[in-house]
Amino acid sequence: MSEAKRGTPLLEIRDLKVHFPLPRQSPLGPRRTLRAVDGVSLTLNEGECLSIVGESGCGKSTTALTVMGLQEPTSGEVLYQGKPLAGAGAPDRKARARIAQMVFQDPYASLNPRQTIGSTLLSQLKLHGLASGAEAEQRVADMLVRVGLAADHAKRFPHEFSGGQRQRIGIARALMLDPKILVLDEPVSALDVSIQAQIINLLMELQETLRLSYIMISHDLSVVEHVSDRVAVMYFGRVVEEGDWHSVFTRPTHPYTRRLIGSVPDAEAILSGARGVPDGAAIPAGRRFSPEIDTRPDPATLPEPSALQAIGPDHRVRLAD
Ligand SMILES: Nc1ncnc2c1ncn2[C@@H]1O[C@H](COP(=O)(O)OP(=O)(O)OP(=O)(O)O)[C@@H](O)[C@H]1O
Repeated sequence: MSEAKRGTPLLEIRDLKVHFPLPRQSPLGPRRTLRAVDGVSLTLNEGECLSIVGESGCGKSTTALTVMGLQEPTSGEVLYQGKPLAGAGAPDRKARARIAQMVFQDPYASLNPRQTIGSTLLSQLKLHGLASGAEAEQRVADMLVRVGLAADHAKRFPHEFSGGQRQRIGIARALMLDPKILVLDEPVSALDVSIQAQIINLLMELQETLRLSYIMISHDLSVVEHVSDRVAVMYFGRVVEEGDWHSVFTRPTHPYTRRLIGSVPDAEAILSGARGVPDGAAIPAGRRFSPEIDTRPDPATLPEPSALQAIGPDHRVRLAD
């Protein structure tokens, strides 16, 4: 992304740790903890998309859930506009819901099958006392149109929609409270490739018009390439490399980032620098990161996380470990 587009820091994650106690019978021995997130520091700037990538179990979701207030941090800070968003001093659930919302991989699983789409969206407004009666119904209708559906879809039930339409509903629901941040957890991985492009373009258009900031979790290089401004590579709970996506992906420096990109067939051909997807085009399929999964190191032998070192204008890497 150009320097000109980059906004001011909106969300700052500082030295975040989320450690889970391991069961007594764990191979790592009793009284050990699993360091799901282990000293993560990241900044999300206003209006940008920061993608978090890394193999399964590296701590992407735990980081995202902590930002959403759905997971208590062991230590560290998550600050929104300089004030706590998670952990001690965080606002209550309702206030947080108006700052950050989540879009899930499988919207169907998170939609109540017995509720019409209209009442699902209305319940958000009612719960927060934001609108009622005809005004609330109008806001629901406007939102459905905004995400590419029709106002009268409000009367239908989740099973009456296709996968892509359901994801549009998931996005509509996330936007009802006018949040500033969306956490996108693999937002298109459950969709056909032809539909993926439409949802990606919708997300990018909404980002621009509503000045949203995104944190996206993805296992797909093509998706990350099309949507991200910046990228963070996580490995066993730590960020090993982060910065401008183009710099990180075309000059991967940490051995793990190299492995991750090396695991995608034709990665070099994909890294064209294009943002968005032309209408009617599909996101190339089969571009998922698929590194061999490493064995989690024994936390007792891990050194404390070292600081990232700048190797470019917006490119930092962990050199020591
Ligand atoms: N509530 C929990 N209790 C114990 N361990 C947990 C808990 N939540 C996550 N973990 C563990 O923390 C580690 C990180 O999990 P996390 O879901 O954050 O990884 P991830 O990178 O999002 O993986 P994936 O890509 O598969 O979703 C994993 O080893 C996971 O088993």
